Amino acid sequence: MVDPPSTQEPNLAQAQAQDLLSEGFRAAETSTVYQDARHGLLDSEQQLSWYAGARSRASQLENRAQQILLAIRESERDDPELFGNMPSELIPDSNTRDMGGRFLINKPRIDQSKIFAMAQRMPKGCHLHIHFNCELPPEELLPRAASSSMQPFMCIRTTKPLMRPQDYADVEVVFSVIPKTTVKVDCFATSYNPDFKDKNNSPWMLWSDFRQRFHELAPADLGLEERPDGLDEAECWVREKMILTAHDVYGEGQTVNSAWACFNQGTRAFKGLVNYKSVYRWYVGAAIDSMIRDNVMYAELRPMLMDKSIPSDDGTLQIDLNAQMKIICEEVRKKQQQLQDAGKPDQFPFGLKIIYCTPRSIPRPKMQSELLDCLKLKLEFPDLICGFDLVGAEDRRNPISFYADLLVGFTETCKKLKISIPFMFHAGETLLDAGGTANPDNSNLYDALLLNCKRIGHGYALLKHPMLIEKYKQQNIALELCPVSNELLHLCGNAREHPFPALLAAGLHCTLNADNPGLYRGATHDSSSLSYEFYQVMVGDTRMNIHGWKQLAEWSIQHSCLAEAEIDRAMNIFAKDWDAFCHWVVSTYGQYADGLTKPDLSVAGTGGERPSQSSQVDALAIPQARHRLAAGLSVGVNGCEVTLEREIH
Ligand SMILES: O=c1[nH]cnc2c1ncn2[C@@H]1O[C@H](CO)[C@@H](O)[C@H]1O
Repeated sequence: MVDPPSTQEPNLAQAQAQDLLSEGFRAAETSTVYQDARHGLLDSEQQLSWYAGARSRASQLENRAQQILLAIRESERDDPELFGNMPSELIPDSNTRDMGGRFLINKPRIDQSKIFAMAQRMPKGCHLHIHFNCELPPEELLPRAASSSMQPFMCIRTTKPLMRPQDYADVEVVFSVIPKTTVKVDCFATSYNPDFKDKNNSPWMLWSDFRQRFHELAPADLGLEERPDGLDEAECWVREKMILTAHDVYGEGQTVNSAWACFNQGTRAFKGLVNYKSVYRWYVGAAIDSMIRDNVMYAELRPMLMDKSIPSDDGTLQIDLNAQMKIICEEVRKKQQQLQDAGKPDQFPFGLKIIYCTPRSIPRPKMQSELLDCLKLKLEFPDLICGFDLVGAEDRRNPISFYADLLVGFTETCKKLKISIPFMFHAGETLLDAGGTANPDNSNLYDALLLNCKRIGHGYALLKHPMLIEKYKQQNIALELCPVSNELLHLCGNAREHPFPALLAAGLHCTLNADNPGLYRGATHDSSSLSYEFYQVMVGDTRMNIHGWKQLAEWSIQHSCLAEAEIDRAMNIFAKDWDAFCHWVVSTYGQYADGLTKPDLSVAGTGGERPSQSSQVDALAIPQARHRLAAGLSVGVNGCEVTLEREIH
């Protein structure tokens, strides 16, 4: 270590001091003391790192896969075709992008990335935080709503008549299956009355009629960002009401609250397109298929169960919660049988579980009846119901503490009934962190701890509470991180600003989750919701690596609600899949990675370990040079530095 200045010795006389400085000063004699101290510091940080276990157990194969992944990630960062936004005196080409920058802007580039292909292929363990209604995108739901069998029943209402062009931007839309006998109206008429609470008024228009009228009357320029194949203009317009568009998220003047309002409108639009009998049934299987394609082996889904029924396809019957849960069990069994028959029982061996969700905005008596309904459902479906959660924006009321006595009573009742329904509250998904009040003492992070949450949704704000971090670790509470969701809901600007590296470095067990993928993709469907999250953390932090990926997936298994024997089985399946994944990385990308410029891994130090000139030139100059040449500039290499000069014509 460098000695601190002594406070004991008297100052030198002025003349002596000036004498000493007259020749300036020299660097210290070559000594390894400083560099040894630095190495020691790095070593101890490495040993304490959150993925140290996974790394120390890594096979040669896995280490080779890591080397390949790193080389490709760093080359993609520099590649102007993909990202290539490099630091220099020149303003970067407007076609380049920051790797790890804004998700929706980067998404077309991400889809071409080899790191993303690896993220898709990697086994991910369990998906623990995904809202039921928003798993699949509008592109999958809208064709079903327009099918001939639903044509006489699928209806839409808008929050005001569609008259002026601005109305098309302003209105919210809601779908519902409505019986034939209900009066149907015209959302495009001046007389349209949107009031849905008035029993004497019908605000419903047949969706097929709406699409026809839309075709005739809608303004030519709706300012849509995308028009996916197979959707008509009305469907494209509705789709952008459902998802968070780049404008909703990144547009000038957008805020946390505007993004949340767009999000809430989107979820209300999804609700009617998912929740009717035939689609509900189809949806369960389709969601499992999509998870299998994403290499997820088990999931805990979060449906909002405060609404007690969904309609039959003709709107005349209501299917209650028990019947809905039965549909889920039947479809899971069907899927498992198909996998069994196809000789792939390990692809989705544990089925699904359900976390009962209810809004945090409801009055206390309603919460009491919700908790009771959850208990009853658990008794009916003991293997299906696995947790209880409060949902909704945390910058709005109520804080969890508002219901504390009811929630404690719920836990006591569970004990008496000898059942376990752990809390898995959304907590800390906020920058204000004051439970929707002006008082930070209402932060939900306190209550999530005191009420013994098994896991918490998000935990983004936990870094503000070092003492809570320690307690969360002691109580083994895992975090369900959702980096893409947090960016789109304005908690951070992009993946590189997300606090996941710090939460992990603090020693918290974290899992990765897609939250509401159907609403967040902002581009055509590709069944890769969780893959984007794994991709985002890989490009969001230079310290992330393949061992970190593995650790995150293993935690998702260990912190799931599976029984102990199932967790053991899941870990064995995962280990086998992980090995196959590493083989795939090496055989698919090994040669390619070997042909790339080596990433600059030199340690920039003096006193013996000066980085070799060639490694700096390799790693820094060549990608920049490639980029500059593309921009029509000349490149000169001068010693260790790269000199870039404008060509003078
Ligand atoms: O990130 C989130 N934070 C809080 N609430 C959410 C989030 N995503 C979805 N929901 C809410 O959960 C309900 C049921 O699943 C959805 O209807 C949505 O309003």
